[in-house]
Amino acid sequence: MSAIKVRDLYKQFKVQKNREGLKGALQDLFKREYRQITAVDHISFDIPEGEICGYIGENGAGKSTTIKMLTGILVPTSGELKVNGYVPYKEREKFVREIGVVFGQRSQLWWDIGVIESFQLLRKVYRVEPEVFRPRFDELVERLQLQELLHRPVRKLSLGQRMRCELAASLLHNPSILFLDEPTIGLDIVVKTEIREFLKSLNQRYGTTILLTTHDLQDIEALCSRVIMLDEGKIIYDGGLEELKSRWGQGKEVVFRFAAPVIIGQLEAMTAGLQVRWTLEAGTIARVWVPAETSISEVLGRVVGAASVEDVKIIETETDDIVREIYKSGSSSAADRLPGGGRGSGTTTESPGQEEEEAVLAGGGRASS
Ligand SMILES: Nc1ncnc2c1ncn2[C@@H]1O[C@H](COP(=O)(O)OP(=O)(O)OP(=O)(O)O)[C@@H](O)[C@H]1O
Repeated sequence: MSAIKVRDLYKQFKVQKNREGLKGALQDLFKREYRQITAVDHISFDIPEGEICGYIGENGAGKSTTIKMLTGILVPTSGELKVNGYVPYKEREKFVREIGVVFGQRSQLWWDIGVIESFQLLRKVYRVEPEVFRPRFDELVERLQLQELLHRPVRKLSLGQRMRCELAASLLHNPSILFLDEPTIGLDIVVKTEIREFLKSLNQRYGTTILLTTHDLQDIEALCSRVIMLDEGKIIYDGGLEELKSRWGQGKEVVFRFAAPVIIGQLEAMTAGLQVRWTLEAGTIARVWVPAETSISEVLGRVVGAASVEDVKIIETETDDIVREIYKSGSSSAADRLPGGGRGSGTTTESPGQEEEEAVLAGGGRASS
């Protein structure tokens, strides 16, 4: 069954134009001008129960707007969406008890009270019975190592400590779907790794469906079997991470350390007929560039069969490079499809219209600094 079902989802924001200069400001006072911004542009996808899906794209691609619609914070302009069978913005009270949300840039905890008090308040917001809450709370405290933090006010926590508490807060009511918007932003590598490990085990243990937006491709590599990539509000890729790499990756580099010095001519003879490019680094170390259309195992087989090899290292294509390539091609084709695009240009500045004010799901809802 699909945990998340999205059909032709579309979101436009009405933003006020601010004209330049004093004259412009005076004109704005009497006659406001608005323009429309397309943030999410007719997207469709299904996420089955238990999947961890990465939702990625450049700044302004429409990721957060999608998450906000999926969690009932924003109402779509048009299109259909169902999360756990609910239409999020219509059935919020029941719906929020089945989902967990973490916005890396915003806290759902109350800033000035102890973490444990925030957790108790959330228990009431989500109407979790004490006997159900207690074992869940104990488990999260143990697995996220929160013992030392429980009685500290949230404002006194480091970013990494706060993020561990945010994760626990989002899971206290045992939701079957977890939305994470930049959960590792600003964290050091140790905390990032801990959080990734925790999410992986959560998914394995409880089958929690996770939709994750991130700019950190290590998050995607560590967690996601599937990636949805947005560009200017449109989906430009939806598929497996490996497929993404093989489809867009231009090739791989292999480094060999031979037992005895080699020369370029010798290496080229080994791979005669294959489309590869050799470079000799030192007497015994050589690199070969293998384009995506050439079989890497064929290259390895030939070299290992013809010379004595002491070490082989395959250098993976950086996911960042792949994504950059896709952005480039995605942006150009999107621009072709949409002359003038859904984005604004010119000298006016923009501010959100009043009607786009967002609600908060629960908690302090305080933006972090
Ligand atoms: N409340 C709002 N009012 C008006 N425009 C908005 C509002 N929220 C987002 N936008 C615009 O919609 C577009 C998509 O924004 P969104 O925040 O969804 O992108 P994003 O992919 O999450 O970007 P980032 O990675 O920077 O968080 C942007 O052009 C943004 O300026």
